[in-house]
Formats: sequence, C-alpha cells, structure tokens
Amino acid sequence: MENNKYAKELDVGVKVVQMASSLCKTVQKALLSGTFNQVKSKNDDSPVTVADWSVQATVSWMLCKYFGSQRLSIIAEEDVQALSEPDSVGLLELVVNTVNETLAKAPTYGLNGPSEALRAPQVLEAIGRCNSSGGPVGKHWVLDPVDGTLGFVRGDQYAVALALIDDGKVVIGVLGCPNYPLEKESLNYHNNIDRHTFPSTNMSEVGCVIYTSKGSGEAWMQPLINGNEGLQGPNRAKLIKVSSIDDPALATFCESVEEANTNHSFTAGLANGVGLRNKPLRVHSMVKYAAIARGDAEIYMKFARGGYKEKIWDHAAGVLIVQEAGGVVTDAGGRPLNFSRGIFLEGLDRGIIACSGVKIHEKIIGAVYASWDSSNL
Ligand SMILES: Nc1ncnc2c1ncn2[C@@H]1O[C@H](COP(=O)(O)O)[C@@H](OP(=O)(O)O)[C@H]1O
Ligand SMILES: [Mg+2]
Repeated sequence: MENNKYAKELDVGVKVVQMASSLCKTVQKALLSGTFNQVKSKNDDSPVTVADWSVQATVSWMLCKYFGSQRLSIIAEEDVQALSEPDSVGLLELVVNTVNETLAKAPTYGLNGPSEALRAPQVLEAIGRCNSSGGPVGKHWVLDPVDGTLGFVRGDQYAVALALIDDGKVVIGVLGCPNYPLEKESLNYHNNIDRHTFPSTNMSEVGCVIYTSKGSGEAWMQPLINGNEGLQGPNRAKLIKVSSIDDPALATFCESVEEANTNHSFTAGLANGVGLRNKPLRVHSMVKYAAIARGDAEIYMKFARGGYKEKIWDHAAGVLIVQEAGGVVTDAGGRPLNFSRGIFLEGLDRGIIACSGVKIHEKIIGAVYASWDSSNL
C-alpha cells in the first residue's frame, strides 16, 4: 500500500491510532480500578471521559503537525464546552497530563512529538479545532476518538476510528480495537469482560489496529504496539479478509448491545427470514465492522429509531475497511452510504447493512423489503 496516493496520511493515521489506542487502554484500566472516575454525561445522556478528549487532542495535534494547520479540516465527535466549564478544572488537568504523557511517547511510534509539554489552552485548541462540517469538496479527516463509550466505561469493547474523506469519498480508514483479541477463538462476544477480572487475558494478545486505503483491495491488521517495545518489535501486520461463508444457516450477525441504538426485534425478524441460526453477537462500537472485515462474522445490521441521523464518524473507517477486505456495505435500500454531505449520513434509507459477500447481502436487503411495511418502524 506504500505506493498509494495517500501513503503519508495512512502511515501517520495508523501510528496515531496506535498511540491513541494505548492511551485508551491506560485510561480504561485507571477508570476500572477506580484511580479516577470522571465520567461526564453529554446532552444526549451518553458518557464522555478523559479518553475521548485526550484522544481527540492527541490526534488533532499530530494531524496539524504532519499536514499543517492552515487548511486542515477535522470532523470529530467531542467539543470543548463541557471541558471548559469551571467545575471541569480537575478533568482538564487530567486530560492535559494524559495528552502530554502520550505525546512524550511519540518517537516510540515513529512520530515526532512537541518539543515541550502542551499547556491547557493548546490542548483545548487542539480539541476545539475539530469542528469542521465536512462536505463534498476537499480533504476532511473524520475522528471518533472513543466509539462505543458505553463499552469503554463498562470495561468492554470500543474503538478509535479515523478516516480521511477526499472529495466526498472515504479514502483511508483506520480502526483501533484495543480490546479485540488477535485470535477470534479467544473473543467472548456474549459477555462483558468482567470488571473484576479485567484484564484477565494475556494482554499482549489483545488489541489490534486495522487499516486500509480505497482501491487497494487489501485490509491489514497490526497487533497493538506496546508503548515500551515500540517499533523495535517485528512488523507483525497481516492481511485480513472477510469470511467466505455464504450459507445463512452458518452465518453470524452482529449488532449493537444497546436496544436504544438499533431495533433488536426487527433484526431478529430479518435473521429469521433469511434463515440465520446463530445467536446475534452483540458488540459495542465499530468493532462490529472489524469483526466482518476479519471474517469473524458475516453480517452487521443497524436500524436506529426513526428520526435518528447517523453520524459519519460512526461509520467511515469501518465501511471502507469492510469493503476493501472484500465485503459489501449499503443502506437498507441497497445504496452506498454518502459521506459527502456533512456530518450526517444524509439520505440514508432506513438502516445500514454490512456483509461479507453479495449473496448474503442480497438476501438481507430482500428480507428488509419483505418485512418493512409490517414492522411499524
Ligand atoms: N439513539 C441512537 N440510535 C442509534 N445510534 C446511536 C444513538 N445514540 C447514539 N448512537 C451512536 O451509536 C454509537 C454506539 O454504537 P453501538 O451501539 O453500535 O456500540 C454511539 O457512538 P459513541 O459511543 O461514540 O457515542 C453513537 O454515535
Ligand atoms: Mg461513535
């Protein structure tokens, strides 16, 4: 993928997501062990933590460093408001420390950090500059600093998702999945990782970064780089591919854990309609796209309640990774997702269907048409 037009963007993107994933692992451990417990609620009641802001600041700072601050457009989930409030002084301090600890390790990841530690205003500026609204023209970076924050605070699955959109098309996608084991066999999707035993598994075998660039026909997976070992370790990147299973009776579908985010009974009806037999794998975050791309599951379906507008940062990186790994992603009407119309997936028809192959995908789309009118959705 080195000859790619976006080779530099991909190289920096993968390294910065590696750094961000490591940051998240550290913060998640601290949260679960009670070292600090600052979890805030946003207006929509979803949680936000030190990790969300720290990742956003770190990625934003690095993108500025490598691609210049002048015309850099970044669209990311978090804003600075809650962090700038008077009662957030302690939280801001934690974020500043976390960002500086992370940036200090930049050379271990093959990147250059700042010559001196960032101060609070610089950290707030880095977070606040990610307020672009995207659109059909030019390059836009898209970041979900911690996707699946609910999974994150529960000690479960979450992802760091970074994508680049160029003239309305997603051209690179990078997904950090810090709690996704390298081997499928050791992933127990059905249960949350027990808070009290976490981290019980061999952590060196847990966590990966998956990446691709448009048109390459390849998606790659690296193990998480250990902050101490850094780039000295062997490059263990390997190609990943979607599953070749096309018999629905053998296929597995994944979906959100939260009923509030997708209609579980509608997807159960679809699953039944196409002859799926396996129980759904309920997983937080874009790790579901990673599961399809790695061949660990065949189908991902999401049907949000009417009126909910899907955000581009929740899908951009995952969609491209699934497509380049050999899969198909469309809306429930069978049309491609449109990343060119600002921060929302405008024009999305009902829901999102990601599949390992065309055959299963067609069956699911057919089942949607057959059951939609009677679904009350
Ligand atoms: N009412 C809703 N319907 C659908 N998706 C929602 C939603 N509220 C939040 N989400 C999105 O669903 C994402 C989590 O996905 P999942 O349920 O698959 O784990 C959230 O990402 P964040 O956790 O980054 O906010 C959020 O963007
Ligand atoms: Mg998200």
